[in-house]
Order: sequence, then structure tokens, then C-alpha cells
Amino acid sequence: MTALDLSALRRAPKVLLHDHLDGGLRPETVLELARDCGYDALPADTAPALAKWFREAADSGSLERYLETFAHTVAVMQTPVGLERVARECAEDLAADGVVYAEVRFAPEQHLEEGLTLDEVVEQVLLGFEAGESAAEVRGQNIRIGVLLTAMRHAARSREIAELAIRFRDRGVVGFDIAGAEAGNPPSRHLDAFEYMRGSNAHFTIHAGEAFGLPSIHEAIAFCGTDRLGHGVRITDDITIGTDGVPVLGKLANYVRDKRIPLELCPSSNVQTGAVDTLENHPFDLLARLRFRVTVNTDNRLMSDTSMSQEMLRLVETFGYGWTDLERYTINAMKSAFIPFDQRLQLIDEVIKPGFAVLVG
Ligand SMILES: O=c1[nH]cnc2c1ncn2[C@H]1C[C@H](O)[C@@H](CO)O1
Ligand SMILES: [Zn+2]
Repeated sequence: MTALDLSALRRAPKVLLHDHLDGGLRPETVLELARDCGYDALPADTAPALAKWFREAADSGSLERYLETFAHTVAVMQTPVGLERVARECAEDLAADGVVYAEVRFAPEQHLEEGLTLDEVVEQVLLGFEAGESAAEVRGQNIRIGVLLTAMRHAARSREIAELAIRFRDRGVVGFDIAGAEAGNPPSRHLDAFEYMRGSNAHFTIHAGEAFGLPSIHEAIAFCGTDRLGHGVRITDDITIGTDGVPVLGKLANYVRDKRIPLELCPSSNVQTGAVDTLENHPFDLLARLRFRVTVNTDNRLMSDTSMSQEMLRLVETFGYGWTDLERYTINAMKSAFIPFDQRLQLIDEVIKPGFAVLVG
């Protein structure tokens, strides 16, 4: 059995379903792109200082304030060159960390300030991912990236973005999502978009149960028909611990578990936005023990100063997980991906299981 440390974790084949493109830039890249495009509102002028600023500003205990930090990353992702570079580096960074399959999301409507069209924005990002996948392959690091197009839940372009996702479905876009401030913007505001996706036999996930509780999760599932829950961590509001210490599930929690609805849990991000108070109190472990379909995710690597390997390490240190636990969460994620079933199976059988077998020894 290989010792479970960061370097071994980096060698494990990992699957990432919830990662924001505009939340994963390298600090140096933010600085360089800002210089190139004349953006002069960055809060720091060296890479270490900027990295520290993002982490501390995101550590706000509120989703709304956490989201304010994205103004600086989105500002430098307005040109073809900027979008391509950020996507390329994202693929390379994930591959270097041992991620073998990732679904990366971003909101095209936030990248139109310099006159690009929605289609051009998506094209540039896809070009960047392709270039990053090829560069990683040359280094012997194979990664496949599927793109999720996000609509901002406070805005009114979700139907348009869903149509954009379908237009690019055979060119690397594998699904749709809504994100942004959850309170006051329930998923049912965007029913039209979700109906369009369902009518097209296409997949989507919804950020729900992060800054708002059970009503948001209920709407996402019962009214919108979501395939997965972005975070969904507040499902624990529907789980009570009886006097005998045995957890009792309410109707909604039972439904989520029965239907094997995947939870895209993002431990560090959940602590930063105040969805949970500490990692020790994160319900990841409770949900995993109750056999919900839990997955481990980064959400925003820049804001949380994290990686897939680091998120896993934090869970190992907090809850004492071993390789077989991590393999189970990884297979959970691969089963829940939006690519076709046969391709998921192939990655499980040919990449994930053999990769973990080496580590388990
Ligand atoms: O955790 C999140 N919850 C809600 N919205 C989020 C989260 N992380 C990032 N976003 C927003 C900010 C980004 O600009 C947008 C698209 O990636 O999605
Ligand atoms: Zn997110």
C-alpha cells in the first residue's frame, strides 16, 4: 500500500465534475493578462500577493462576497487570446495534478465586454482546452475535458445559454448549469432553459443547496429535473440525528439518495462561503457514510488555493479516508459525468481502477 500523501494523491487518477474556469486562473496569468489588456484594478501586483488576496477575500463567509472576487478574473478573460490561454492552462494544470476527466464550467455571457459573440467565446475556450489536452498528452498526462456552459441565475439569458450548449454539444460542450447568488434567485426562474435541455435529451446540473437550503434543492429536482446538484450540501437540513445517534432521513434526502442524484461537494469552498463552518463539521463524511452519491470537487482553485489532490488530502486528514474510499468517490464522479455511458465505463475500467490498483498495492 502506497502512503497516502500529496505526491501519491497527485498520481491517483482523479475525476472532477465541478470546477469554474474563471475561478482557476494562475495568479501570474491574471497579472500578465491584466497588463496586456490594460486592466488596472487588480488588488495586488505580484503573483504571491495576488494569490493571497484571492484566498483571503474569498474567505468571507458569504457567497455574495465570495463572488465579488470574480470581477478580477472575468475582467482579464474578454479577448480571444485571454480565453484561449486560461482554458489551455486549466487543462494543463488539471492534467499535471493527475485529473483524468474534468467538466469545467464558465458563463459565456460574462465574456462579451470586448465585443465577442457568445459563439466566439465558446469557440476560444474549446480551442484552449484542446491545446491544453494536447500539451499534457505530450508529457504523458492524459486528460479529457468536457465543458459545461453556465447561465448566471440573477440574469435573464439562461434559455439563450442552453441553446448555445446544444449548438456546441458535438464539439466538446457536455452540459448546462446555473450559478451565481442563490438566495432570491430560485432555479424555477430558469424553467424554460431546463425544459429546453430536457427536450433536447441533454444534461444539466444546478448550483443548489449552497447558500440557500432545502427549497432550492427541491425545486432543482422536482420542478427543473436536474441530473446533479452543484454542492447540495444543505441536504443535511433534511437529516436529523435521533437520540440513539442514528441519522433519520426526511422525504427529500431519501429521494436524493434513492435516485442516486450526485452531490458535487466542494469542501474548501463550502467553508469559505459559510455553507459549513469548518471542514471538521462538513457533512461530506455523514453523506458518504449514508451512501449518498458524493463526489469531491474544487469549485474554484484560485479562490480556495487548492487542487483536486489537495481537496482529497484535506478529506483524508479530516476524516481518515483510505485509498478505497477515494477510489469510490472517484468512481461515483465518473459514473455521474455527462459523457456517454460507454465512455464513462471505459475510463473506469481502463484508467481509474488500474490506477488505484497500483496505489493500493
Ligand atoms: O460556488 C459557487 N456558487 C455560485 N456561483 C459560483 C460559485 N463559484 C463560482 N460561481 C460563479 C462565479 C463565476 O463567475 C460563475 C461562472 O463560472 O459562477
Ligand atoms: Zn460552483
